[in-house]
Amino acid sequence: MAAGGRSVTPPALSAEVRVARGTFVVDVRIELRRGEVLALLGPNGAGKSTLLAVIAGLLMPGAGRVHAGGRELTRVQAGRRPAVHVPPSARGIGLLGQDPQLFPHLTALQNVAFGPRAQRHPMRVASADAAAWLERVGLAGLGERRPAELSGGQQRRVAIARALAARPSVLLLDEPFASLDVETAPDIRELLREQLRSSPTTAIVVSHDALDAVVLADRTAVIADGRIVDEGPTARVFAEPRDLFTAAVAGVNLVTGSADGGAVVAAGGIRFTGRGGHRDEGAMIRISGGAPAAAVFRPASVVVSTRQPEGVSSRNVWRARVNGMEHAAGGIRVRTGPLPVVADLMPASVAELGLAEGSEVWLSVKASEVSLYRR
Ligand SMILES: Nc1ncnc2c1ncn2[C@@H]1O[C@H](COP(=O)(O)OP(=O)(O)OP(=O)(O)O)[C@@H](O)[C@H]1O
Repeated sequence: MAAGGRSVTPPALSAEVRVARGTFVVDVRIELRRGEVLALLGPNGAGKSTLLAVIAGLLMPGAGRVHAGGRELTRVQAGRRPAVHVPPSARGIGLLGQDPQLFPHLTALQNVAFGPRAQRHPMRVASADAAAWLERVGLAGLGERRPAELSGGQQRRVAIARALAARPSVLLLDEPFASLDVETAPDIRELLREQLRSSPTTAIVVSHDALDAVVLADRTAVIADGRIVDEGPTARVFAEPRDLFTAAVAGVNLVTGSADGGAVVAAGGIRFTGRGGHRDEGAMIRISGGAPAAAVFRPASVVVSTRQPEGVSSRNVWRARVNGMEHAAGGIRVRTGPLPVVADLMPASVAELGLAEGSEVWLSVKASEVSLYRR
């Protein structure tokens, strides 16, 4: 009972996990409400799959506990034998791993019908259900093929259909769109969104892609080096990224520093003025005394010049060096340092400025295009 006498709904899924893999340690705690979708983003090797493996019961943590649907599934104290360990097949948790892991001897239809059959639906009903799922994932007519007769992307779609057809109360999806081509991925992403929205399924979607989080998830957690470094409503996480990885996947520049008189002072004494963040548009951050703060702005807002810009008091201006260039949507992304900032330019501008790796440049960004916030 909560204070005030109202009962508190327990989370549909909670996990508190500490697990070492060699010298790497994952130490995280997560909670999801019933029907909630959490995006778990993070760079390669951050510990995302490890966390899913513990929740699914495939990996025993060194210490921790996992609860789902009111049941205790894992409980182990450091240095002790596990007190509780429900085997993966009895957890009611669906895991769609990076490898589709279809049953090789079963047809696509039989693979998808496996979940409904295991739930004792009659063969006829399970097959009709499986055929409908295969149609939804764009594989109508391929139900009789075995996995070896399907492409990697088609196998992935069968695996998605199989995961959804089993209607698990908790679904763990490890990079579900990774091996799908760019034409198929949006359709399958949309299908997954509809299914997750219209069902009480609680889900974790592991991804490197901001689009997956934005389309699918109410909440986003960012994991780096085995720890959750940011967590919150998906819109907030991308509007106010707290670490460089999140900023990069959100497609924005993040400059961290300390607050000073309504501005953010970054390394090298570079001063950023801007708007006070999305919650109080227009207001400067009224923090001083060196509190940690950050400035966020889009790569397309950064103006690159070879001479010092003049008459730009409303702009933040600093000197930089071009560290590299790469393709970006509709143009060229110029990476600069020592303050890590990227600028998106049209190819003609890059040519006109004569930019190359090592070029010394001036960067500027209008204060009205910079958001400042506390960290
Ligand atoms: N079986 C293993 N034995 C030892 N170390 C492992 C094992 N599996 C994973 N690791 C290490 O644990 C760390 C976390 O791996 P994990 O697969 O959880 O990361 P991830 O965030 O899912 O990465 P990716 O995005 O590349 O899939 C990595 O440093 C990895 O090298």
